Amino acid sequence: MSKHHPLLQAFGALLVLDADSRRIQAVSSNLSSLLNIPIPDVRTQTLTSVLGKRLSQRVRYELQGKQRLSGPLTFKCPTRSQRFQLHAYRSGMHVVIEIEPLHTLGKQRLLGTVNERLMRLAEATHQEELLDYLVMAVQELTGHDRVSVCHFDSDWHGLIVAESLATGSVKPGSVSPGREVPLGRLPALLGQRFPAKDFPVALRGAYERHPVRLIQDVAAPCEHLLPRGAVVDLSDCFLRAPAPERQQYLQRLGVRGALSVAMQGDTGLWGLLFCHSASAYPVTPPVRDAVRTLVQMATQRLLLLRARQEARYLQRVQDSLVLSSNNRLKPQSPYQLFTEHAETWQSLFRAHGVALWVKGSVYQAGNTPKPEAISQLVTRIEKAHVHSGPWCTQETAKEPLTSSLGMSEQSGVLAVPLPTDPSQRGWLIFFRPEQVETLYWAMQPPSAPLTPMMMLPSAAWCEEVTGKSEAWQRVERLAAMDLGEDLTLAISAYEISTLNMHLERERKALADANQRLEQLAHFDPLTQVWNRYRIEQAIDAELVAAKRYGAAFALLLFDVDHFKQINDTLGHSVGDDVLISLARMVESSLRGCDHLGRWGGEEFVVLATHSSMDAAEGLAERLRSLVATLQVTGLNQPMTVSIGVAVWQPDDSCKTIIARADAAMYRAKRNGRNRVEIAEKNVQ
Ligand SMILES: Nc1nc2c(ncn2[C@@H]2O[C@H](COP(=O)(O)OP(=O)(O)OP(=O)(O)O)[C@@H](O)[C@H]2O)c(=O)[nH]1
Repeated sequence: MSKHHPLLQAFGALLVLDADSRRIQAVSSNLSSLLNIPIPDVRTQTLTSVLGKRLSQRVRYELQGKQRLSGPLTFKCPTRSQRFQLHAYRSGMHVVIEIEPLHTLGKQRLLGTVNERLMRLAEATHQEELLDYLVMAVQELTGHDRVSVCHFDSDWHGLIVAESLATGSVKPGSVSPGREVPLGRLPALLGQRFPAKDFPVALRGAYERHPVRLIQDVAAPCEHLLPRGAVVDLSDCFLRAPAPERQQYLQRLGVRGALSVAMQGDTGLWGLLFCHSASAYPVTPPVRDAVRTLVQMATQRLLLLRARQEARYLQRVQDSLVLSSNNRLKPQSPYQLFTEHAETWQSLFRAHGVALWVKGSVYQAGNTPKPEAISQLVTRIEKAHVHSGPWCTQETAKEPLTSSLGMSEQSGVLAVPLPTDPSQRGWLIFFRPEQVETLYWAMQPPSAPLTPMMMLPSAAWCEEVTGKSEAWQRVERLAAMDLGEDLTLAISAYEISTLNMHLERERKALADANQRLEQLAHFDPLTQVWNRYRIEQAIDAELVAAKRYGAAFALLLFDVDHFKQINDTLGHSVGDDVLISLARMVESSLRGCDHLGRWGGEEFVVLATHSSMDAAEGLAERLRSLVATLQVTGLNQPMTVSIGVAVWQPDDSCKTIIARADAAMYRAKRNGRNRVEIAEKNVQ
């Protein structure tokens, strides 16, 4: 409808005033007859001269600083014993006043009826029950031939989800007692669809701004504004005449009287309530307002019921989450997670199959495509769908990403990314089968050409929709996100625990290797006493301490006598045993602060800390006689050692003190073996 459409429906009259609500700028051509007052020259009139002083003042007072009156005003026309209802609002630089005749008859009863209906609506626990009751209550209230609720899907196609048809001439609660309702004059529309093009954006926008639209008679001649040519925006006006295309549309539907009320959802129009009559059908302002109240209440209740249902569903999904279950302390592998939860996930997401793709491994349950197809799908989605939300389709055969993947048994796919590893996300994928659906289009379907047959309002077109699965609901996609996040955390927890296990194993292996290395670096592999490198380190440390604190120490270098003979006669392994037994015996007889090391071959060194010459000689003698008592299996002769003893001198180095001990030891050999010799202070 044009913004400045000057035509008005004749069931009320209209006044256009200046911004001060004083001077009249235009009136509808029927104002004079409706109020029964002569209005000779519109331009010379004021609001006071038409509505009287008191009412005009009240309108001005209540409209001060406001866009519209907070509620309708009623007044009695002085020239007729008729009551009227008045609406006033600002439109641009004008104030518009709409006046409708009021039938107070039955008002009390109407209030009671509406209250009772409101209470029943507030008690409804299911959407169907609520909408069935709403259409029935509205039908009883207005008496229209057909009252229907049309719900919009995500493509703005409308589906008639509830309907009440007139079944009797006069019903209890009807506000039009005695009026004969023409039965069966309009066909039932329940279950039928209206294409989105029947509800263009402009029409939906108009419903969002002005939820109530009353057309008492589509075919009635229209009133116009006087003086002709007045330019006023009447798009907010109850009385504005329907646009020609709307008129034609209603006529094609066989509708002559119509009242429609928007059902405003939280994210746009949820739907519309239509009251249709095959003949012209007056609706009084109180009834119209009552219908609006009922629809508003029902819509609120509907949203509440839906929110509750969604909350219950989300709670069920929450309860199924891995991390909220008892297993959260024990990380599970993706395979374990999948086998444990796949069945629950399928039922929560009404899927006939589910697959989990993690790092190239595919786990499947129920009816799913082949693993190769799933892997290919993942590669394609990964490329095409970079954001973090789920990806879904209802029509795999038509969707470019899936059409060539051979998913004949899966029409619906909902894929949830699992960013366990940002470079290669995992995917949880649900599959739904085809759901063949028969759509009944009330007029012609959006795709089909218009045929003459379709012009008949009663002929519903039947269209079979194939290749589509049930739609993935918004709440299901939200729940899928929750599940995806949970699964990502669970899989990451498992990966971290596996990594930790590997790390712990490797740490232990490293510690063992270090220990082995330390053993090799510092110990003689045969006798397990310190090796030459380690004993030299110890001598160096002792030299430093001796120099700093003057703490003398002694070095005993000893060599097994005639060891070659033992080897030659009894074999090397007995020789080895002798060396092992000797080292063990000597080591166990030393003080804790003394150390034994193998110097090489059958030569050993004892580092005796805090030792004087006498003490060192005494130790050497003790060791010499102890060794003579050593028993080794296979050795049937006593074994002896020759020992050279050197005590630290202030100018000693490791090399010199060893050399002195060595010289003493060779002296002991020369002097007959099995004896102790003390080193000279200086070695030449
Ligand atoms: N079984 C065994 N023999 C070793 C080992 N290291 C050195 N020998 C042997 O020890 C023998 C040392 O012989 P010699 O240096 O001639 O000295 P000896 O026979 O003990 O004679 P004196 O020292 O003069 O009493 C050699 O035959 C070496 O091969 C070892 O780890 N195991």
